[in-house]
Amino acid sequence: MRIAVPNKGRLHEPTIDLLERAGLHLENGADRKLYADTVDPDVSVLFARAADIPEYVADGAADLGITGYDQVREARADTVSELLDLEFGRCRLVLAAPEDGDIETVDDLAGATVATEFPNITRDFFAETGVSPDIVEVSGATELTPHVEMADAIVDITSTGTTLKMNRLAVVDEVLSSSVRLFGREDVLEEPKVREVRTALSSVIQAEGKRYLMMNVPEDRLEAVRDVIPGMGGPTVMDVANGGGKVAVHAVVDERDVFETITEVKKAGASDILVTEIERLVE
Ligand SMILES: Nc1ncnc2c1ncn2[C@@H]1O[C@H](COP(=O)(O)OP(=O)(O)OP(=O)(O)O)[C@@H](O)[C@H]1O
Ligand SMILES: O=P(O)(O)OC[C@H]1O[C@H](OP(=O)(O)OP(=O)(O)O)[C@H](O)[C@@H]1O
Ligand SMILES: [Mg+2]
Repeated sequence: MRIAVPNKGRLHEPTIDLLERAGLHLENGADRKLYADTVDPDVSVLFARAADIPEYVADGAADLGITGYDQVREARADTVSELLDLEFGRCRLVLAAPEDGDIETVDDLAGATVATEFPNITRDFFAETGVSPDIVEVSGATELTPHVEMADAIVDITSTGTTLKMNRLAVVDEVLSSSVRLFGREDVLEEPKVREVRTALSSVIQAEGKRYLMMNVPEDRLEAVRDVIPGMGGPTVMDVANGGGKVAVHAVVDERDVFETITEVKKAGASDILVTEIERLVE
């Protein structure tokens, strides 16, 4: 089974990092090579451009792919299905025009020219609006095109908004919201190895917003502590050797609830409280 992953650009490192955290360690020099093995003899990795990955999966060069949802949509690879939102590489594709110009709504684009690296998505977007500007495909630095009279507006990626601002462009409309996805060719979705990979990646994402809490609790305070622990199922309660009437309580808690939970369990009688990160969580 082969997974296609971005070979460079901003998605390369976080993708490799996710595979590593999921236990799919890369072997045999992942550097500058087209392929790498993983610790699982049945899983290898193919490095490809983010934009080419959906095509590679659709054509069978790889079985699974990891790239932005924008790329999957742009490739119109209709024999692939999404398996998991990997929750990084979040960005929006927006229609943007010069701040001080006269394009304020989509309707102002009748007869205009729109430059983009995403002509298919852009065409689909305008097909729904009933306005049909000329679409010019560019392969980068799209934000410059309105300033060199190549285009009146652009459809491009934004996340922090810095690049648009630097180029004195304002958002006219949102076209698509994207994040990185795991997807696969439809004929491999039921394979056990595909499910294994999905579970491994999912376990990392599940664990990301969670913390593991451990504490000691006098037995007669156990109910009070149990009452204030939020989150997944009940806490695990264990005897402590020579605990002198104390038990150990372990629980998985949402990261955002940790601060309040510590205050509450302490009030309820817990002591020796430890908080740790969780690497993976398989439900
Ligand atoms: N500013 C951003 N914030 C968040 N995600 C982004 C941003 N820019 C791009 N992405 C996501 O990363 C994907 C790949 O972008 P990246 O810039 O790494 O590659 P690229 O420019 O297509 O690569 P190449 O260098 O091969 O041309 C995009 O399709 C999108 O899903
Ligand atoms: O809203 P912002 O945070 O400013 O991000 C938006 C920019 O990020 C991407 O470019 P990238 O940095 O990947 O450079 P590239 O043009 O070389 O792909 C995208 O093409 C935008 O230009
Ligand atoms: Mg880029």
